[in-house]
Amino acid sequence: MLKKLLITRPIATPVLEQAQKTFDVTLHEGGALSVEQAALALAEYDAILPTLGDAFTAEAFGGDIRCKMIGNFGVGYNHIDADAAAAADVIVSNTPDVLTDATADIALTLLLATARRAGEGERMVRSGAWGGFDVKGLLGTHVTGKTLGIVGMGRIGQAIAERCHYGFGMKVVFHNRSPKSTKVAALQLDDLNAVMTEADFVVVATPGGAETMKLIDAAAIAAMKPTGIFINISRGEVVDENALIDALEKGAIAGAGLDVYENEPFVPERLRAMENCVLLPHLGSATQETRQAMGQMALDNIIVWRDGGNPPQRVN
Ligand SMILES: O=CC(=O)O
Repeated sequence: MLKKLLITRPIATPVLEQAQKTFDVTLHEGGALSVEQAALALAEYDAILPTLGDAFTAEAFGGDIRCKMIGNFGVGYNHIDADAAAAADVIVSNTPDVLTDATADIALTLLLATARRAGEGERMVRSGAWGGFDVKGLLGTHVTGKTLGIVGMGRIGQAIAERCHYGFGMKVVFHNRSPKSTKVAALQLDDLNAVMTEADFVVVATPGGAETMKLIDAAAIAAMKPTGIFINISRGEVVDENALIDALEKGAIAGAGLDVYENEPFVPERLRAMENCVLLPHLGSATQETRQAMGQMALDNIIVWRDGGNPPQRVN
């Protein structure tokens, strides 16, 4: 008998077809799973391939559990309580590495778009308000030679540092919980707020979850230069979103480029109203190649589990 696998979103067709040949697949097409739906899924399926937004909280693991394997689609798994899963004998895996380049590229997209006011310019052209080449219009800030501050120097942080250092001659300072040696010349500072103070551009690239919840608080934002630009490509919950909005409204910092939000897909109106913010809909890993590779990696981990092995990207 084939094992029962729930896939919670439509994934790349070749991966879905392989899954359908290997498992008794149910494809959930109704969007993110609520806690109740996650609990039902844990009771009904042998394995689950979920993603961001599916609420596998401690509460979801509180009832009857048939599931033995959750192969998460995504490197971040803060939507899954991995400790509660382990206590319930459920293995959790994720999809690191395959999305490093795509996510670093989105950080660069936001960095350049905020520095060079590309969002404002694009809106001006589309609205028909552009009056021609303007010597003093929409002047942004230079990126080349500036200082980049990275919060969280994991795989993605390092890929961002390399792009900025080799591509734009930027000086790199960073904060990381543990000591980190990097391929690119970069200075680790123990004090988070020292990174915030020194950087012209701050990029947040930490994992989400309890340990980094609101790591970037009002004091950290207040430490930034008034000309500083803040970029977040990690998880919205790492930042005190209200404090960030207050700082932007007061002009305490110059701009923000965000790919993630505290309560996705909700994006506060105050943020949407600001011209100096570039706002993307969580596109970090959104290339065809990357999303297919993520699906494949999630499925491969589930297949290893089905065959009695230890999934290579196991996180709990
Ligand atoms: O944000 C996307 C991911 O964690 O893979």
